[in-house]
Amino acid sequence: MSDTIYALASATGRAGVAVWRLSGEGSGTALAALTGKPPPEPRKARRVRLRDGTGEMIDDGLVLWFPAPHSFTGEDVAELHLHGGRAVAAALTARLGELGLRPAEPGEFSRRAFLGGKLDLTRAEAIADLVDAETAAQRRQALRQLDGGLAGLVEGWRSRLVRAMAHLEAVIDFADEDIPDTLLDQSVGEADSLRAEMAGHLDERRSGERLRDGIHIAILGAPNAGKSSLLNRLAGREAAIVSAQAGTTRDVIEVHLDLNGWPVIVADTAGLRDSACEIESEGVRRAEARAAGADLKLCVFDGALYPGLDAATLEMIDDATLVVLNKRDLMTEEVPAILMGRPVLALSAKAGEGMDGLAAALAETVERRFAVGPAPVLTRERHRKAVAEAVAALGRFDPALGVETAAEDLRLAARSLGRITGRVEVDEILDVIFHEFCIGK
Ligand SMILES: Nc1nc2c(ncn2[C@@H]2O[C@H](COP(=O)(O)OP(=O)(O)OP(=O)(O)O)[C@@H](O)[C@H]2O)c(=O)[nH]1
Ligand SMILES: [K+]
Ligand SMILES: [Mg+2]
Repeated sequence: MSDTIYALASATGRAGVAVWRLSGEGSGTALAALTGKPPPEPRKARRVRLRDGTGEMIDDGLVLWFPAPHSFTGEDVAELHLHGGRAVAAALTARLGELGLRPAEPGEFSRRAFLGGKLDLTRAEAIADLVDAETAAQRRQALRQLDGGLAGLVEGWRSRLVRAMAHLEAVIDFADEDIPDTLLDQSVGEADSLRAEMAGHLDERRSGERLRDGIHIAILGAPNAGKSSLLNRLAGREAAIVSAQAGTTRDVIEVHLDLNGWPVIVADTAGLRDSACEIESEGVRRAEARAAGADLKLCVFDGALYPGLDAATLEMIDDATLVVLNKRDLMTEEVPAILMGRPVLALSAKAGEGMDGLAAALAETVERRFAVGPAPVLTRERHRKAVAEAVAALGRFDPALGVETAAEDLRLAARSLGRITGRVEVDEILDVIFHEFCIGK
């Protein structure tokens, strides 16, 4: 018998209502001991008084009873809706301890749900993502995954692989039996199309992961171009120090924004220049590292110096760059429409002019580059690695080089995919053989 665990399911601290969850075989006994009554009718709230071991009242609240297997974890689960006060929590946890329950480890309810076959790993991850979701787009993505979008996609691929494996195994194991010759061709065709489909999901921009973790935008430019002024405008607060002294910013300063539902992390960086100062040089090194790891770059030029353009900043421009010409208020020249083949956003960070245009351009760029359609996407590095492994295994697949090795490649591909949902490999191949071909006794 596994431990019976409990945890506060709602956030800690004072609250009108706090929800406690109990899971395990001892939940029903604990509930009865707390309430002095047998557990209520399943899934129906009942108002009760909860008491400690001496009969003193702990609280007056609602309890719900979810007997196994129809619960979140698949075990007996009880839910207590009590007042969210520290003294109530202290009295309840003391009593639960006396009754032999222990506090749950982080993620233990979901872990039990997974082990109990209630959730696959992608759905368990989706719960964590939904709890962490800060923007609407993140919430939608987590809900799609929780709904089984990703699990369905991966399981669909895997069951096709298992079928292809079964066809090959049939060729190997039952060579003397009556098996159609076309089986080998079928498995080759299926492996090819599966590989193409899976490779199509290995989106190099990692949109699903970006949406989960946030899109990294680096602000880059020469000292005094107005990078920190721009960051502060985007943040709507004085996040970074602004001064007329070149080389003000050294450390990378991050600001988290919600850009039309997209989680965005904007980083202000040190002005790019060769400096004799050790600290400033380190700042420039960090700026360059940020530039290299950024999903998008904002290259900022000092409009007061235009048509002069900083060479180090020009070098940073690529197709993931938005070009900003700052200090428009000081410009004497006409604003160019295009620089280095990129459209120019002219603005004044100091005066706050042209910021709407920048916000719109950023939102549009993020939407265009990272948009996640209704189709399920890979949302974690672990998913992407597993699919990449499966694609690699299918890339090696060639029955002409030996049916046994080819079968092994399919098996490796299926195992990689199985790791995504956490599905344990059972002997499904024989199942397919026996069910589809009726071979064997
Ligand atoms: N006139 C004008 N001045 C600006 C504008 N934006 C920034 N400045 C001024 O330019 C100077 C430098 O601004 P910062 O934001 O510190 O520039 P920075 O690029 O972060 O500079 P470093 O951190 O030193 O690399 C400050 O005096 C700002 O007030 C602008 O749009 N117009
Ligand atoms: K400065
Ligand atoms: Mg700065």
